[in-house]
This record gives sequence, C-alpha cells and structure tokens, in this order.
Amino acid sequence: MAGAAKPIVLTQSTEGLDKAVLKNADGTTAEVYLHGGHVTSWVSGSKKEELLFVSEKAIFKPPKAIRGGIPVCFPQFSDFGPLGQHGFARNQLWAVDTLEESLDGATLTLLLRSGQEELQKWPHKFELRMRVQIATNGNLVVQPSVKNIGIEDFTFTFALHTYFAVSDISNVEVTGVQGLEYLESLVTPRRKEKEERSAVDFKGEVDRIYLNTPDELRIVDRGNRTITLKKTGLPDAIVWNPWIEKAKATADLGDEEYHQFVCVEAAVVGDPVTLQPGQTWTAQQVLSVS
Ligand SMILES: O=P(O)(O)OC[C@H]1O[C@@H](O)[C@H](O)[C@@H](O)[C@@H]1O
Repeated sequence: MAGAAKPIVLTQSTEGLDKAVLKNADGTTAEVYLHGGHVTSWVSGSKKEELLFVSEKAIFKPPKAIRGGIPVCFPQFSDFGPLGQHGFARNQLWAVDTLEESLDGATLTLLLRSGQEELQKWPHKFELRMRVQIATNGNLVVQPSVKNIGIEDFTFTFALHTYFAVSDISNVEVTGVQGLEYLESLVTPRRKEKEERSAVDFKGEVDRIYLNTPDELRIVDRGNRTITLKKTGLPDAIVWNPWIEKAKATADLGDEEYHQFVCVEAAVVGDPVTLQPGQTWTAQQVLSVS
C-alpha cells in the first residue's frame, strides 16, 4: 500500500473506548468504535471535510448508543418488535474480527456474537459482522452480515442509521423517493401513504419509512455537496430529522443541532429477514461524495 502511514490503527479514544482509525494514502479516513460497531467519522480525501454528523452531546459510555455516525440497528428497527428501541447491537461492545490492508483500501471487520448478555435479551445465536472499508477512491463501504449459528430459525429487522452532516437542513433534499409507498411514523399507529414529490425536503419534523426504494438515493446539500447512497439487500429507507421540539427533548442532542444533520437509514423493515440455521444474510451500503 502506498504511503508510510499504517492504514489501520487501533487506539484508545479520549473517552477510554477502543476505536480504529482507517486511513488511505489519499487522505481518506474513517473512525470506528468497538462500542456499538459505530462508524463515527468519514473524511473523503477529495473533499477533506467530515461527512458524518456526531452530536456535541453524544455520550460515549456504554450502554448508551453514540448519537451520530452510523449506529447499527439490530435485531430490531425502531419499535418493530418486543425489544428496546432499535435493538441492542448499537449499545454492545463488539470485537475486532479481521484487519485487511489491500490495494482496494483499508478494511476492518467488527463482530458481535450472541453472548450471555445478548441471549438474555434475544434468545437466538447469531454472529453480526460489520465490514467497514475505506476504498481507494474515497468511498465508505459498509457490509453488514448476520449468520444464524443456532439450531432454530430467527427473524430480524435491520438498519444502518446513518447521520449525514449537512450545511443546514433547510438546504437539503433526499431524492429517489417519487411514487414510493411510505409509513408515516409521526402518527400512531403508522399510516401508509404514497410519496408524490420527487424529493423529501425539511420544513419540520420528518420521520418516514420508505418501502422498496431504488438502490440509489441522494442526499443533496444544495450549493455544497451531494452524497450518493448505493445499497443492496437493504430495500427500505428511513428519512428522519427531529426538528426543534424533539431535539430539545433528546438529552444527547443539542437544541439547535437538528440543523446540522439528516438521517437516511438503509434498512430492511417492511419484509423482515428470516434465517435458517447456518444461513447468512449480507447487505452493502456504499457512500460516495461529489
Ligand atoms: O433516539 P433514537 O432511539 O436513536 O431514535 C432516533 C430516531 O430513529 C429513527 O430511525 C426513527 O424513525 C425515529 O422515530 C427515532 O426518533
């Protein structure tokens, strides 16, 4: 690999938690915490700016999930099941599975295996992996996989709850949604609607689960940059911004920070995944910036 710097460095953060820093020769970097398997930073060499949002009030202390980056929602998205909101994977301590340094870029795979604590919450034996790669073209490639290592089927929902950093939420639109069905999460029970517009914009709280979305969505930050999210195995997409009242009500989010991010969450929610013993589910999300 070009350059003298080590492409993957495991280190302790100022919070005392283990994290890995992935680097490429072009200056692209990513940071990944073992707590929650969270990717918390992605700086593309071409743009040299932070593309993921992390709250100034984020709590880096297990079992709280980190508010920002890419929290992993497993084995449950939101309240779609009996577990706590978004399942437990984002709160647990993961292990380093493998480190790879190849011509394609630096790659780290983290692993969460069903230990005693996890089995108490959810009685199914699994291995959840997050393969995180900083590609040599500056893209952030994330490949989650789930293996059933038990003796019975299990079913789960899943989301990569990505917080994208934006110049201001009023400049943002998310494209690729026209004609799609979505579940409106701002009403109880959720209501199915059809999206007539070509893009979602933000003039207040937005919380929607778009179903069977195209494999490519764009987060357009007008006058600043466009991030393209390409996905496979993750048919649905949640679009979320809490706006001011919910931001105020969220302890680990600053009152005004809702201006600085949008969540676009590649997910499998509408049609949950069932794995038989020995089966593995894999998905992929590739983020690129222009
Ligand atoms: O505060 P949490 O648990 O991280 O959830 C944040 C948001 O996550 C989104 O995925 C949900 O659609 C929202 O309803 C929820 O408010």
